[in-house]
Amino acid sequence: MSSPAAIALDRVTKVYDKPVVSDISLEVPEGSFVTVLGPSGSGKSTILQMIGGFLQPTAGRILFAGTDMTALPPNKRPCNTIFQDLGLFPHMTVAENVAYGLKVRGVDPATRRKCTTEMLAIVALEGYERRRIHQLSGGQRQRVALARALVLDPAVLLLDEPLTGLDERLRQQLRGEISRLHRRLGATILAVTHNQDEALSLSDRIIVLRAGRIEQIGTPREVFERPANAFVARFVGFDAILKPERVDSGIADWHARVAGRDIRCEPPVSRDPAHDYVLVLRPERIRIADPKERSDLGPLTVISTAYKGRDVEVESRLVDGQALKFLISADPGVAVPASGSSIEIVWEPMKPLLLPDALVEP
Ligand SMILES: Nc1ncnc2c1ncn2[C@@H]1O[C@H](COP(=O)(O)OP(=O)(O)OP(=O)(O)O)[C@@H](O)[C@H]1O
Repeated sequence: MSSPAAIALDRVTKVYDKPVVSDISLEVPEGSFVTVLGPSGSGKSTILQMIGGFLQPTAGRILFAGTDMTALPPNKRPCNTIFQDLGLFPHMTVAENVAYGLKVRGVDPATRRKCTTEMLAIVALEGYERRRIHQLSGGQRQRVALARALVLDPAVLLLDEPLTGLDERLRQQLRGEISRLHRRLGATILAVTHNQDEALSLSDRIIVLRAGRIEQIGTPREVFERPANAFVARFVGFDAILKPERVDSGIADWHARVAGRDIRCEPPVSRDPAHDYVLVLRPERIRIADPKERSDLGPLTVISTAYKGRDVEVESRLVDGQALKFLISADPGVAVPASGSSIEIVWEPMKPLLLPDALVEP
């Protein structure tokens, strides 16, 4: 028999004046890195706080390694939480912050010093022992918070938006460090974030959350390449979305009719004919057709263009009035179409995904 999951949520609900987490069941396998990804207000922090024991669920159970710990306080649970504000003690030095938990546990001073030194080396902060917290950069503070949690050797580490508020270079550096720490220490990590890049690069498994409900659970590749519905698709960058007049199912390809053209699509994962479907595409996979090329969609009118650094965003409209945004290269060799001009586009060899429409807020 396989060992029980490090963390399991069994039909967990949290209600304030309305439900903010609704009937959620999930498992975090031992040693894995799982990320809960969702927009602001979708219930990510609430889930993390219920797992950490800082909030009590209205209904459902929270289990650690198969044992129900729903009623236990935070300090009785085999996990450690790093909150968004990190919660470091500003009046203590780096070493005192890291050693604090060991002191509370009654560990002797010599062992405390040894463990603290080792952990500071792991997070690349040797030589910073005597610094005060206000003398550190944002990234260094994050690493102190990690060291302080990891020195207690928790079976499970909970991270609330671990890289929020850091600049892009630091994010990338810390992302790598967290990933290395995870591999080296073998701890189970559950992180919550609204940042898709973070979820993509760190996790073994992603749980996409929307308004307190799970929309999809899968590997980063599954979620980013085969989103379950239009909500997940938009969240992971399939921003070019079209509504078909009609959808015809086939054995291999499905066809969708948009503005009078039949479009070959990837068949949907769930073939429920009761769904309303939308076509989704990654905006960077679309390009303007050469005059001799057969286009993949009917003619479009350019509404406006906006320079975005690496790309130019083109806002256009189909003959049926639908809007379509896509990106073309900002390379000087690529012509930017004039507003009001008529263009044709291609996306082949990629085919649009046909997904259940779930853009309406629940
Ligand atoms: N104490 C509370 N009383 C009432 N509603 C609350 C309370 N705490 C949170 N909420 C509501 O619960 C919902 C989920 O909040 P939560 O903080 O879990 O979201 P989140 O996904 O972590 O958001 P963010 O990414 O912005 O941190 C929000 O609509 C929030 O307003």
